[in-house]
Amino acid sequence: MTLTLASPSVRPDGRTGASLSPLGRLAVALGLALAGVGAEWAGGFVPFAFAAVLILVLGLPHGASDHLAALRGRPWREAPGRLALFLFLYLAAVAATLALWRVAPGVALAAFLALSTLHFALDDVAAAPWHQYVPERLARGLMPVTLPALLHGETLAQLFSALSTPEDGAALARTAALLAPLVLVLVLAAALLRWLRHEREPAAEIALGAVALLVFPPLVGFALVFAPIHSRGQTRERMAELGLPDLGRYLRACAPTLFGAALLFGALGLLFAGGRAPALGPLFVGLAALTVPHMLVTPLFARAP
Ligand SMILES: CC1=C(/C=C/C(C)=C/C=C/C(C)=C/C=O)C(C)(C)CCC1
Repeated sequence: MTLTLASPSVRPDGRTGASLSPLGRLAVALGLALAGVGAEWAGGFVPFAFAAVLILVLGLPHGASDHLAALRGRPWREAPGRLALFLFLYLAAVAATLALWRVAPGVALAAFLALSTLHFALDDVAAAPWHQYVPERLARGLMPVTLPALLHGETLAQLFSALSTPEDGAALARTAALLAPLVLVLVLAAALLRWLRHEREPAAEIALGAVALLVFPPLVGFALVFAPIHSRGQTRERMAELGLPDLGRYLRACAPTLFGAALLFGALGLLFAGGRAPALGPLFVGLAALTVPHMLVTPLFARAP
């Protein structure tokens, strides 16, 4: 996903440049936050639908190019073996995640949250060596899974329980609540350090992201951070890596994966609309399982020669 159609550029600190002005980005963020307020106000199924649409429409495209990243820009005909191995490992990781979730849902959810923390910490401060910006990496990694516990502990525990067991869900939500004050300190330190370096945009991004995660209920807060920060940044980096300078070309290159995803989620949408919705727990587990190879398998191929 990206909020702009202009070509990406890579800044000296390794992050892709935003072609929207900082004020433009702020306006988009405020617009999304207002839409989130509207969704909360409407109540019922609307906040869930808002989070789902934001995560899928704006979030999906950054993972849709995993196979292209694994091929490192080469046409698949030049490296069919590499593509086959990648797809095999990708599907094996999905299957292993689903199997673990079946036998030990609490362990699977805890591992998924830990892996996601690492993923956000490594990717959301792009390209700088991993040991730079350590407080910021910890803050960005831990924010999405801990801050909702401060003001929405009960909802978070319910969501975690739906994905595991009531005991494991409650224990994970308590762990998140224990870590949250420390994460808030890290957020303040990270935003302040960026501000002192006159890097106002990342400072605002961290601070506003933390506010969204504190104020909104967990799913809406997560969608508001995941889509415009993680997904947007990663899509722009992929565009730069693959030499696809505009969003239209990038989306065309990912068309087969996006088409498959559209079919899958369109079918799920129809099931929901027809009142034959699959239980949310298994649906979330399926989505989580799809992100595991994105976090574990793609980096192996995308970084190797
Ligand atoms: C399970 C769960 C949560 C965490 C979701 C995470 C951590 C998703 C990670 C996605 C990734 C890493 C995508 C990669 O592209 C919330 C929203 C805190 C609360 C509701 C239940």
